[in-house]
Amino acid sequence: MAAALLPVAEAQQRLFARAAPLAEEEVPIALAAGRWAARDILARRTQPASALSAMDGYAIRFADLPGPWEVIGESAAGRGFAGAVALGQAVRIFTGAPLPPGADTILVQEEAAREGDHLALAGEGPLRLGGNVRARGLDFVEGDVLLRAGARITPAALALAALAGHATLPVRRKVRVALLSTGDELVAPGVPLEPDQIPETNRLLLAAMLADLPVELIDLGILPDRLDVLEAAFRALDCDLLVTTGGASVGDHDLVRPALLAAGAEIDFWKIALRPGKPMMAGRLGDAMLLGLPGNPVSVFATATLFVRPLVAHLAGAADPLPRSHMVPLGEPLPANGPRADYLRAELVGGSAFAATIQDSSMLRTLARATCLIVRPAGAPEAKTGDSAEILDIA
Ligand SMILES: Nc1nc2c(c(=O)[nH]1)N[C@H]1C(S)=C(S)[C@@H](COP(=O)(O)OP(=O)(O)OC[C@H]3O[C@@H](n4cnc5c(N)ncnc54)[C@H](O)[C@@H]3O)O[C@H]1N2
Ligand code: MOO
Repeated sequence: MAAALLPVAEAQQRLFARAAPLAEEEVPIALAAGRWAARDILARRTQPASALSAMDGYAIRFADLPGPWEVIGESAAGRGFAGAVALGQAVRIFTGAPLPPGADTILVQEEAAREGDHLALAGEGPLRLGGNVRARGLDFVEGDVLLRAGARITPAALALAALAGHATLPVRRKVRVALLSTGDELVAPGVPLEPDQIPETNRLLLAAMLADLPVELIDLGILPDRLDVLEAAFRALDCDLLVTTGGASVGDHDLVRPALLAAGAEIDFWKIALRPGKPMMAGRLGDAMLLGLPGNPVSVFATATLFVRPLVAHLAGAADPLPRSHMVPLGEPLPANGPRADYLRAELVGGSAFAATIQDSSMLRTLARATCLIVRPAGAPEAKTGDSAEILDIA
């Protein structure tokens, strides 16, 4: 009697519960892009540190409108005006330059007429006190929490942290991910093929799918369907996460599980209520987490989307490691689903999702065309055109 298949969400939570995020390290800020913050990141300074002009023009006192004014000096970014602005006075000012004491508003130069030191209004002028001025602390104030622990260090977050006075950032160390393919039929892409051989694609696919994550890849190559060879490779393992592909099912040549067990691994679970990707296994071998993915390339894509990438993100300290989904209308009806959650290769056309007609887990052409996966929960009833469906964007 077959064991019950594990629901996807439960499998994800079990994976996260099995492994704590990796150790913290402080890295130069330029190297922190794409990592996750290991601690809350606080502002070490106030931005702007003083009121600045948002435009090129003249710093004036709002109360002096409609002018005229005497121009008494200049304030440029990096070189503020030393004095103060008094009744009837103005200071030539440029974008990003400090607002001189006494001034409170910027008259943009397009609305000003200047002759020598004489300045007159030549347009509508600023409509409110503080117009075109960036107040002190507009962006943030010293001590503000700018990024929570577990937040991704996006390009914008990186620039923000630098502006907030950080030269280094606390992150989790990179995840050392070992990739290994199994199968006697597999040869490196481009190598002339004997009958019954095919080009190996799963490591390439996985490496590309991990390229935006903080990983150090360890390529363990293609191994044959031999218990002793696989076991020896597993015993010699030195990584945080081992990802194998192929040999995960129940055939006589599906040796990953027995080889892992022989090498001393604990298998936490095997077989998910998922299509494609059912035979995935997860466990631990010494200090390493392991994910044994099925061999079919589309199963690799699905399990990498749902488990490998999220586990890498979790190990790298992500508070929110799961892929983001959103709802779109279906472009066509879909039949009722069976007991496995189905991730259908689909295209978005005019905002609606259309599933490919043939959903075979070997078909890379269909996968390469797809721009999203439609999530069909286990046991979902028939769906009509226009019904709302959850999708994961993949392109
Ligand atoms: N009797 C049963 N048979 C199968 C079951 C089952 O439950 N009972 N499950 C099926 C499902 S679902 C899947 S998925 C596959 C997965 O099997 P394996 O993980 O053992 O995968 P392999 O047999 O090694 O390979 C499957 C397929 O993929 C090709 N492959 C494998 N590795 C690569 C690679 N690195 N690059 C490119 N292509 C690869 C391989 O040549 C096979 O064609 O099992 C079903 N069977
Ligand atoms: O679940 Mo398998 O991954 O469909 O082909």
